[in-house]
Amino acid sequence: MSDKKRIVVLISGSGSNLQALIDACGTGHIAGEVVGVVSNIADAFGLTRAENAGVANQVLSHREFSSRDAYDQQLIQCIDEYTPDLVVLAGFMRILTPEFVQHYQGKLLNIHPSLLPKYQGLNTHQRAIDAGDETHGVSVHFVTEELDGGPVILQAKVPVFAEDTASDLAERVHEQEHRIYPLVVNWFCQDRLTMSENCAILDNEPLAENGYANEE
Ligand SMILES: Nc1nc2c(c(=O)[nH]1)N[C@@H](CN(C=O)c1ccc(C(=O)N[C@@H](CCC(=O)O)C(=O)O)cc1)CN2
Ligand SMILES: NCC(=O)N[C@@H]1O[C@H](COP(=O)([O-])[O-])[C@@H](O)[C@H]1O
Repeated sequence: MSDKKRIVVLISGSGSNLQALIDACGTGHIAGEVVGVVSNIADAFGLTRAENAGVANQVLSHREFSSRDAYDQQLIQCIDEYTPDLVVLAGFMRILTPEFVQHYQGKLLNIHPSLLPKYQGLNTHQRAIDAGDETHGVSVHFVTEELDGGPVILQAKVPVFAEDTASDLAERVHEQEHRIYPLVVNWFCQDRLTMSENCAILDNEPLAENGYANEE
Protein backbone atom coordinates (compact mmCIF):
# COMPACT_ATOMS: atom_id res chain seq x y z
CA MET A 1 0.00 0.00 0.00
CA SER A 2 1.65 3.30 -1.13
CA ASP A 3 1.91 6.03 1.50
CA LYS A 4 2.39 8.59 -1.27
CA LYS A 5 -0.28 11.29 -1.39
CA ARG A 6 -2.59 11.10 -4.38
CA ILE A 7 -2.56 14.30 -6.43
CA VAL A 8 -5.06 15.30 -9.12
CA VAL A 9 -4.06 18.23 -11.34
CA LEU A 10 -6.50 20.46 -13.23
CA ILE A 11 -5.22 22.20 -16.35
CA SER A 12 -6.40 24.27 -19.30
CA GLY A 13 -3.20 24.77 -21.30
CA SER A 14 0.49 24.03 -21.79
CA GLY A 15 0.93 22.20 -18.48
CA SER A 16 4.50 23.29 -17.70
CA ASN A 17 3.58 23.41 -14.00
CA LEU A 18 2.00 19.97 -14.33
CA GLN A 19 5.30 18.79 -15.83
CA ALA A 20 7.25 20.29 -12.94
CA LEU A 21 5.00 18.44 -10.48
CA ILE A 22 5.24 15.13 -12.35
CA ASP A 23 9.04 15.49 -12.54
CA ALA A 24 9.30 16.35 -8.82
CA CYS A 25 7.21 13.30 -7.92
CA GLY A 26 9.50 11.20 -10.07
CA THR A 27 12.67 12.42 -8.38
CA GLY A 28 11.20 12.11 -4.90
CA HIS A 29 11.08 15.88 -4.32
CA ILE A 30 7.33 15.47 -3.81
CA ALA A 31 6.13 12.71 -1.48
CA GLY A 32 3.23 12.08 -3.76
CA GLU A 33 2.03 10.84 -7.13
CA VAL A 34 0.06 12.61 -9.83
CA VAL A 35 -2.70 10.04 -10.32
CA GLY A 36 -4.94 12.03 -12.63
CA VAL A 37 -5.12 15.08 -14.89
CA VAL A 38 -8.35 16.76 -15.94
CA SER A 39 -8.51 19.50 -18.57
CA ASN A 40 -11.47 21.63 -19.57
CA ILE A 41 -9.79 22.24 -22.94
CA ALA A 42 -9.51 19.33 -25.37
CA ASP A 43 -6.26 20.38 -27.07
CA ALA A 44 -4.38 21.39 -23.93
CA PHE A 45 -0.75 20.31 -24.39
CA GLY A 46 -0.73 19.34 -20.74
CA LEU A 47 -2.78 16.29 -21.75
CA THR A 48 0.11 15.21 -23.98
CA ARG A 49 2.51 15.72 -21.09
CA ALA A 50 0.30 13.50 -18.90
CA GLU A 51 0.05 10.83 -21.59
CA ASN A 52 3.82 10.84 -22.10
CA ALA A 53 4.29 10.42 -18.34
CA GLY A 54 1.79 7.56 -18.16
CA VAL A 55 -0.63 9.60 -16.05
CA ALA A 56 -4.37 9.02 -16.44
CA ASN A 57 -5.99 12.01 -18.09
CA GLN A 58 -9.30 13.18 -19.41
CA VAL A 59 -11.12 16.14 -20.89
CA LEU A 60 -14.23 17.60 -19.33
CA SER A 61 -15.27 20.52 -21.49
CA HIS A 62 -17.23 23.27 -19.75
CA ARG A 63 -18.78 24.07 -23.11
CA GLU A 64 -20.89 20.88 -22.87
CA PHE A 65 -22.69 22.02 -19.71
CA SER A 66 -25.60 24.41 -19.34
CA SER A 67 -24.33 25.98 -16.14
CA ARG A 68 -21.23 26.44 -14.03
CA ASP A 69 -22.88 24.46 -11.23
CA ALA A 70 -23.61 21.50 -13.52
CA TYR A 71 -20.05 21.52 -14.81
CA ASP A 72 -18.53 21.66 -11.35
CA GLN A 73 -20.75 18.85 -10.09
CA GLN A 74 -19.51 16.61 -12.90
CA LEU A 75 -15.95 17.79 -12.35
CA ILE A 76 -16.21 16.64 -8.71
CA GLN A 77 -17.39 13.23 -9.91
CA CYS A 78 -14.44 12.95 -12.29
CA ILE A 79 -11.88 14.04 -9.71
CA ASP A 80 -13.23 11.82 -6.94
CA GLU A 81 -12.82 8.77 -9.17
CA TYR A 82 -9.09 9.21 -8.47
CA THR A 83 -9.60 9.40 -4.67
CA PRO A 84 -7.32 12.45 -4.31
CA ASP A 85 -5.57 13.66 -1.18
CA LEU A 86 -4.85 16.95 -2.95
CA VAL A 87 -6.30 18.81 -5.95
CA VAL A 88 -3.90 21.19 -7.68
CA LEU A 89 -4.94 23.92 -10.13
CA ALA A 90 -2.12 24.42 -12.63
CA GLY A 91 -3.29 26.99 -15.15
CA PHE A 92 -6.90 25.87 -14.76
CA MET A 93 -8.85 28.73 -16.21
CA ARG A 94 -12.32 28.32 -14.73
CA ILE A 95 -13.77 30.11 -11.75
CA LEU A 96 -14.94 27.38 -9.36
CA THR A 97 -18.30 27.39 -7.61
CA PRO A 98 -18.64 27.60 -3.82
CA GLU A 99 -19.88 24.00 -3.80
CA PHE A 100 -16.72 22.78 -5.55
CA VAL A 101 -14.45 24.81 -3.27
CA GLN A 102 -16.23 23.58 -0.15
CA HIS A 103 -15.95 19.96 -1.33
CA TYR A 104 -12.13 20.24 -1.51
CA GLN A 105 -11.63 22.96 1.10
CA GLY A 106 -8.18 22.75 2.65
CA LYS A 107 -6.82 20.41 -0.03
CA LEU A 108 -7.20 22.67 -3.07
CA LEU A 109 -4.19 24.72 -4.26
CA ASN A 110 -3.66 27.27 -7.02
CA ILE A 111 -0.70 29.04 -8.52
CA HIS A 112 -1.34 32.63 -9.54
CA PRO A 113 1.03 34.75 -11.65
CA SER A 114 1.22 37.82 -9.44
CA LEU A 115 2.28 38.89 -5.96
CA LEU A 116 -1.17 38.60 -4.37
CA PRO A 117 -3.13 40.50 -3.31
CA LYS A 118 -1.98 42.52 -6.34
CA TYR A 119 -3.58 41.69 -9.67
CA GLN A 120 -6.19 39.09 -8.87
CA GLY A 121 -7.82 37.67 -12.00
CA LEU A 122 -6.35 37.55 -15.46
CA ASN A 123 -3.75 39.29 -17.62
CA THR A 124 -1.47 39.89 -14.65
CA HIS A 125 1.84 40.33 -16.52
CA GLN A 126 0.58 43.11 -18.78
CA ARG A 127 -1.06 44.80 -15.82
CA ALA A 128 2.24 44.83 -13.93
CA ILE A 129 4.04 46.25 -16.97
CA ASP A 130 1.35 48.88 -17.55
CA ALA A 131 1.57 49.90 -13.89
CA GLY A 132 5.34 50.38 -14.18
CA ASP A 133 6.06 47.83 -11.48
CA GLU A 134 9.75 47.06 -10.96
CA THR A 135 8.92 43.78 -9.19
CA HIS A 136 6.40 41.09 -10.09
CA GLY A 137 6.09 37.44 -9.20
CA VAL A 138 3.96 34.42 -8.36
CA SER A 139 1.85 33.23 -5.44
CA VAL A 140 0.79 29.76 -4.37
CA HIS A 141 -2.36 29.84 -2.28
CA PHE A 142 -5.19 27.74 -0.94
CA VAL A 143 -8.29 28.12 -3.08
CA THR A 144 -11.35 29.66 -1.45
CA GLU A 145 -14.62 30.98 -2.83
CA GLU A 146 -13.02 34.42 -3.19
CA LEU A 147 -11.25 34.46 -6.56
CA ASP A 148 -7.48 34.48 -5.91
CA GLY A 149 -8.26 35.58 -2.37
CA GLY A 150 -7.34 32.43 -0.49
CA PRO A 151 -4.53 32.32 2.10
CA VAL A 152 -1.13 32.74 0.47
CA ILE A 153 1.39 30.02 1.21
CA LEU A 154 4.53 31.01 -0.70
CA GLN A 155 5.56 33.77 -3.09
CA ALA A 156 8.52 34.32 -5.38
CA LYS A 157 9.60 37.66 -6.85
CA VAL A 158 11.04 38.49 -10.24
CA PRO A 159 12.40 41.82 -11.58
CA VAL A 160 10.54 43.70 -14.32
CA PHE A 161 12.82 45.27 -16.95
CA ALA A 162 11.93 48.34 -18.99
CA GLU A 163 11.91 46.48 -22.29
CA ASP A 164 9.90 43.52 -21.01
CA THR A 165 6.91 42.25 -22.93
CA ALA A 166 4.19 40.26 -21.17
CA SER A 167 5.73 37.17 -22.73
CA ASP A 168 9.19 37.99 -21.34
CA LEU A 169 7.69 38.43 -17.90
CA ALA A 170 5.62 35.26 -18.16
CA GLU A 171 8.76 33.28 -18.98
CA ARG A 172 10.61 34.75 -15.97
CA VAL A 173 7.62 34.00 -13.71
CA HIS A 174 7.32 30.47 -15.05
CA GLU A 175 10.87 29.72 -13.89
CA GLN A 176 9.87 30.62 -10.33
CA GLU A 177 6.55 28.78 -10.60
CA HIS A 178 8.34 25.54 -11.48
CA ARG A 179 10.54 26.05 -8.44
CA ILE A 180 8.00 26.92 -5.74
CA TYR A 181 4.92 24.87 -6.69
CA PRO A 182 6.69 21.53 -6.10
CA LEU A 183 7.96 22.90 -2.77
CA VAL A 184 4.46 23.76 -1.57
CA VAL A 185 2.88 20.55 -2.88
CA ASN A 186 5.56 18.58 -1.05
CA TRP A 187 4.86 20.46 2.19
CA PHE A 188 1.22 19.33 1.86
CA CYS A 189 2.22 15.75 1.02
CA GLN A 190 4.43 15.69 4.12
CA ASP A 191 1.42 16.74 6.25
CA ARG A 192 3.22 20.00 7.16
CA LEU A 193 0.75 22.34 5.44
CA THR A 194 -2.88 22.89 6.38
CA MET A 195 -5.51 25.61 6.18
CA SER A 196 -7.45 26.81 9.21
CA GLU A 197 -9.87 29.72 9.48
CA ASN A 198 -8.73 31.10 6.12
CA CYS A 199 -5.09 31.01 7.19
CA ALA A 200 -2.29 28.83 5.89
CA ILE A 201 -0.48 26.87 8.59
CA LEU A 202 3.03 25.50 8.01
CA ASP A 203 4.69 23.32 10.66
CA ASN A 204 1.96 24.43 13.08
CA GLU A 205 2.83 28.13 12.54
CA PRO A 206 0.29 30.49 10.93
CA LEU A 207 1.75 32.15 7.83
CA ALA A 208 1.75 35.89 7.19
CA GLU A 209 -0.64 37.29 4.60
CA ASN A 210 2.06 37.09 1.94
CA GLY A 211 2.97 33.57 2.84
CA TYR A 212 6.04 31.80 4.19
CA ALA A 213 8.55 34.23 2.76
CA ASN A 214 9.07 36.45 -0.23
CA GLU A 215 11.37 34.18 -2.17
CA GLU A 216 13.88 36.17 -4.25
N1 LIG B 1 -13.47 30.01 -6.60
C1 LIG B 1 -12.23 30.09 -7.13
N2 LIG B 1 -12.02 29.62 -8.37
C2 LIG B 1 -10.77 29.72 -8.91
C3 LIG B 1 -9.71 30.32 -8.21
C4 LIG B 1 -9.98 30.80 -6.89
O1 LIG B 1 -9.07 31.33 -6.20
N3 LIG B 1 -11.24 30.67 -6.39
N4 LIG B 1 -8.47 30.49 -8.82
C5 LIG B 1 -8.53 30.43 -10.29
C6 LIG B 1 -7.27 30.54 -11.07
N5 LIG B 1 -7.27 31.86 -11.72
C7 LIG B 1 -6.19 32.66 -11.42
O2 LIG B 1 -5.24 32.22 -10.73
C8 LIG B 1 -8.31 32.30 -12.58
C9 LIG B 1 -8.79 31.43 -13.57
C10 LIG B 1 -9.83 31.85 -14.41
C11 LIG B 1 -10.38 33.12 -14.29
C12 LIG B 1 -11.50 33.53 -15.19
O3 LIG B 1 -11.87 34.69 -15.27
N6 LIG B 1 -12.10 32.53 -15.91
C13 LIG B 1 -13.25 32.77 -16.79
C14 LIG B 1 -12.96 32.15 -18.15
C15 LIG B 1 -11.65 32.69 -18.70
C16 LIG B 1 -11.21 31.85 -19.92
O4 LIG B 1 -11.88 30.85 -20.24
O5 LIG B 1 -10.17 32.23 -20.51
C17 LIG B 1 -14.49 32.08 -16.23
O6 LIG B 1 -14.34 31.09 -15.45
O7 LIG B 1 -15.58 32.53 -16.62
C18 LIG B 1 -9.89 33.99 -13.32
C19 LIG B 1 -8.84 33.59 -12.47
C20 LIG B 1 -9.24 29.17 -10.71
N7 LIG B 1 -10.56 29.21 -10.15
N1 LIG C 1 -5.29 32.74 -13.24
C1 LIG C 1 -4.63 31.48 -13.39
C2 LIG C 1 -3.36 31.65 -14.19
O1 LIG C 1 -3.23 32.58 -14.97
N2 LIG C 1 -2.44 30.71 -13.99
C3 LIG C 1 -1.21 30.74 -14.74
O2 LIG C 1 -1.38 30.00 -15.94
C4 LIG C 1 -0.09 29.54 -16.32
C5 LIG C 1 -0.21 28.08 -16.67
O3 LIG C 1 0.99 27.67 -17.29
P1 LIG C 1 1.21 26.09 -17.53
O4 LIG C 1 -0.05 25.60 -18.21
O5 LIG C 1 2.42 26.06 -18.41
O6 LIG C 1 1.42 25.46 -16.19
C6 LIG C 1 0.87 29.76 -15.13
O7 LIG C 1 1.71 30.87 -15.37
C7 LIG C 1 -0.08 30.06 -13.99
O8 LIG C 1 0.48 30.94 -13.04
